[in-house]
Amino acid sequence: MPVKLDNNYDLSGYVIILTGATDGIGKDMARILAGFNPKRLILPVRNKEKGNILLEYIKSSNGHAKNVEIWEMDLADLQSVKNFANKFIKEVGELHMLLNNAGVMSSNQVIKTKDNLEIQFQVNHLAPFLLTLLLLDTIKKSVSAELPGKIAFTSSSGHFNGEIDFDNLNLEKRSSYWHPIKGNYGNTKLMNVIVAKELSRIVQNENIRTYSLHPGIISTNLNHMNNRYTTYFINLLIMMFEISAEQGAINTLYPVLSPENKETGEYYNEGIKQEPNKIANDQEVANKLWKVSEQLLREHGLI
Ligand SMILES: NC(=O)c1ccc[n+]([C@@H]2O[C@H](COP(=O)([O-])OP(=O)(O)OC[C@H]3O[C@@H](n4cnc5c(N)ncnc54)[C@H](O)[C@@H]3O)[C@@H](O)[C@H]2O)c1
Repeated sequence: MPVKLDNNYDLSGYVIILTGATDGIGKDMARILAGFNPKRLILPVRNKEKGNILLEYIKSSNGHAKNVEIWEMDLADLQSVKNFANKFIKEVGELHMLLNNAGVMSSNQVIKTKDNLEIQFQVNHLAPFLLTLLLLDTIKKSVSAELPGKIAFTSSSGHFNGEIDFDNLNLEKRSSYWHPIKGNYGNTKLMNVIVAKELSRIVQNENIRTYSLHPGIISTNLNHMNNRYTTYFINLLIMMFEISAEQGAINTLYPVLSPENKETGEYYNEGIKQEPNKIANDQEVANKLWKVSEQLLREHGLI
């Protein structure tokens, strides 16, 4: 049975940031969240025009767009993430829910970002990690037992195929990049699970809960960078397991919004808690990933 959301969540005290809201699962997440009347729902997007279309979509779907704001941020540009965080801290200054949902999949080609990092490593892991670090103090001072903070990472069941090779985070050494799910996508989705878990340990005394989430298999734009072989494989998965984008959004929001769920640091498969890849339980890997990620951000002058 698919999980369901109650109709009566009260988000009126919540300032929320949701990334990746212009398309796919994020678009429905934004619409659903807006319907629960949050204090402010801030949607950072790359393309403001697409952001305005999103705003119209939310308005026409449920008429609840008055507290929804479109801001700009490109996760493939780390300075843009820092600029967004600085502006947010200055102009808003409170945050209760950070939903790191944006993601990319590039299984057949190595695409480098402006920061000269492999695109999946940056967009799926390093940039949301940076955003989370930059906003953590703001979250800490905004939350309370009555209004607990929530930090979520949209991961994937593809994380089960992931590994953490510290000598090849940027895919510089791999000679064959081709694999539908064993490439850096699965690795970076495993990083999401590790970061959510490690973060839960770091903020354990702070009224903040963390989550990593597999939404289900949904036909979205995610596949657009892949070649036709990978597309064929992914279409097969979609044919076998597809759920709607709306159900994907519900699966992603359910563990985060449900007041009865007091767990933190856990991985959820379509809304239900599941034991993740056992690499996610390796404290040494978690410590090293955290350190290496911070070091990279330091080298880029961002923290
Ligand atoms: N679709 C699936 O079957 C599936 C399965 C498991 C996990 N996921 C995860 O769900 C999340 C959402 O994916 P989706 O399926 O909705 O894909 P999608 O491609 O339809 O949407 C991705 C969103 O991320 C945004 N994004 C991409 N690059 C960005 C950048 N550089 N800066 C800012 N935003 C950027 C896009 O604009 C878009 O809004 C991803 O993290 C993905 O890994 C999807």
